Amino acid sequence: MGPKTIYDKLFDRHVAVEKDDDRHIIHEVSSPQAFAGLEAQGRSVRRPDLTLATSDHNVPTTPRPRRMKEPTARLQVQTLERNVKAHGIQYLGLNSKAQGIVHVIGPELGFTLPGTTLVCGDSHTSTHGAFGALAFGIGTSEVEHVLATQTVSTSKWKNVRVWVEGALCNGVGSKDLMLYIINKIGTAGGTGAAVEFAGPTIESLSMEARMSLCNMTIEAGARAGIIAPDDVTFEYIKGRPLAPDASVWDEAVHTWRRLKSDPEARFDQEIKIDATDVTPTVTWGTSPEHAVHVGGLVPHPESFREESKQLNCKQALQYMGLEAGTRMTDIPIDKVFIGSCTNARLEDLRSAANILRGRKISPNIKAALAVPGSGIVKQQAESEGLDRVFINAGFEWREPGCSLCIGLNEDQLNPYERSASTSNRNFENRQGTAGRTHLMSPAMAAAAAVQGKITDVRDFHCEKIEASVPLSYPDNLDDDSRFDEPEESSQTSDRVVETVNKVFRSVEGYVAIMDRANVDTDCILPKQFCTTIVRTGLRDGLFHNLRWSPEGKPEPSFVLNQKPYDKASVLLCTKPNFGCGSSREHAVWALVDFGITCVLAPSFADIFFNNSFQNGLLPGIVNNETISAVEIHAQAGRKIKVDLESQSIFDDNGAKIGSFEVDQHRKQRLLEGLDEISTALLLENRIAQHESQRKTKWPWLDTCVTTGWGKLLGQGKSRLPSVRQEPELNW
Ligand SMILES: CC(C)[C@H](C(=O)O)[C@@H](O)C(=O)O
Ligand code: SF4
Repeated sequence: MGPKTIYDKLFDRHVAVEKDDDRHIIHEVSSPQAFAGLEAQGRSVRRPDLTLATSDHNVPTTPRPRRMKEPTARLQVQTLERNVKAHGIQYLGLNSKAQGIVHVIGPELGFTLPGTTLVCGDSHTSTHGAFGALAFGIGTSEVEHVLATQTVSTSKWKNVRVWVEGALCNGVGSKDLMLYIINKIGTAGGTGAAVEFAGPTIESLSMEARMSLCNMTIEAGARAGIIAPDDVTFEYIKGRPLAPDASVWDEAVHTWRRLKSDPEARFDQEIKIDATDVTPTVTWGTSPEHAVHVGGLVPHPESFREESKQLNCKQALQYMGLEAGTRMTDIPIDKVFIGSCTNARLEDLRSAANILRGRKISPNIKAALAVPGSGIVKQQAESEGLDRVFINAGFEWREPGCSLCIGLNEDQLNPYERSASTSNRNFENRQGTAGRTHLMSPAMAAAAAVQGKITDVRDFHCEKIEASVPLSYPDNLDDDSRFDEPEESSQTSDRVVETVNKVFRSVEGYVAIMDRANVDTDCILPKQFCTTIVRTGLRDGLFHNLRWSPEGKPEPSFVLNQKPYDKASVLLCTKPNFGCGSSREHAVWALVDFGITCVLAPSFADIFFNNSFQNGLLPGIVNNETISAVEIHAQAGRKIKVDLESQSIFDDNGAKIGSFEVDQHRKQRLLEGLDEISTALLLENRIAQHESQRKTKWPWLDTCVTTGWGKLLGQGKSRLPSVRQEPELNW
């Protein structure tokens, strides 16, 4: 046994049959089809006690209405409520004061712990890695797998370490650091890897800053971000409602302290960052890697060496309505959003409030939203008077939820509006059709609100006011009064059994070409189509914003609107990193629903790649030679045949024109259409044995959740410990 990285250790301690899972968080968008699948097979949730649910993505952030207006979003929330009730899962719904964004509530309740595995049908699950947990986003099929088996099937990833040294300058925070890192390594830089953040700078960061950093590792394409737990971590966790209590605390900390990479451990890649080089950083384009120093200029396409990046830059400038060479600080802003799972925690709100105190937002700003990440964050911010600071400056102070980060509710950008946003994705149409997003830190967004344009926060003089009020926990956590009773609806098919085709052997048909790098899942299927509880009916949503004009007319220049490609069954993406961003399996369902069962590309983002195999869609990895050969046939409107068994591509005369790569294990699964859940369930004895061993080894793991909820729900007033003062333990 040689030296190991923290990721190796986390991986090894969780291998049961495939990979056991300690914690599972679910939300309304990625879980309905998973529960429907489970029920269709007559299966139950294996560990409801280790599952936590909330509604966050599509909920209104205006004062909570009794009834959500938008019917499909309402049905999603109602479906989750029905499912949690049926399976006995703890749910923080719209009426709960502890409701909030999945990645905010997990850590703040102490549900997220070092050494655990934690999964969620959401790409930003990487956030929880800040605690030394192995936390990663999964698709809906995998959510079903976890619900049924409390295991998840995963291969071993690469080890990458980002080592950060030097002090961050005034006005620079972990958001700037992460945008800087993504700009350096690119949105595919971490593909297939667990990225460990280490070094003196990381050790000096607060837990909230560490969470923002790990949150955005998915934007660098990584499967997970990890930070070794230390005293900062333990102090944050101690006394949280679902954390180990005093009787097992020392034992837990003793175990957690060993969770770090051995000094001699080898990494597949090491990246060194000097934190003193990092300045306030802002994005100019449509990918998180399109980031630049706030004092910099919008880049020229020619400044990129690679041809795919030049093209990407041109497309981004056009979408963003920006001229190369424009000073970043000359870019006017229409709307400001301080929120999301990246930057809607207390420290984020405090740092924005420090800028806003005694100032007003510019009259140019059409709307400025402050959306706390959870009810607990909101209540604490209010007790510190931060709500007054935001409101006096001209901000709207909202209820918790994902809000303008994804625009699944009414919080959206109108076409061509430009936002200063503390969220994590600046993809085309992300915050609203034709909306333009500039990502930045909370302090920078506040400064942009005041100036009405992108501004260097360091030009602002402000007094940093430290929080003095201890964190308090809301009364009446129990969410007994459910949001609304499910009603009869046209989309009642959560009861309908949808058969998922898991088999792929070969496909014959026309090939549509896409000439874009980093095609994200927001582009493949925009968010408005994700408020569904079924897997079908998504074909019209496929590439919606490229395919249809704002008036709903087909865009004649888009390939899927041209004959014969409107009948394409293969998509050839000539540039890398297809399917990056969100974990929405809806993107794969939309492709399949359209009739595309094979995507060929030089590389794929990991979660999309996994989701494809779950739905009988082949993601074939092709080299330049094969791309050119397939392109010729595609352009000539000739059919090709993609054959999985031989990993070959043939023309319409049966002559081989290329080949593709595919992992052998997954290939077999596709050829046979294996139901992985049944296979895993056959190993019940091993799963049970592993669970019982774990109980003996880490006695706090399961019990702290059960007793924690028991205490919380049975107890009237409880208090969260202060992160700055001695924790109070009277929950
Ligand atoms: C809806 C959900 C599946 C998605 C994700 O995985 O990230 C969302 O949170 C997002 O940010 O796009
Ligand atoms: S990225 Fe946005 S939409 Fe996704 S979980 Fe975070 S806040 Fe919600």
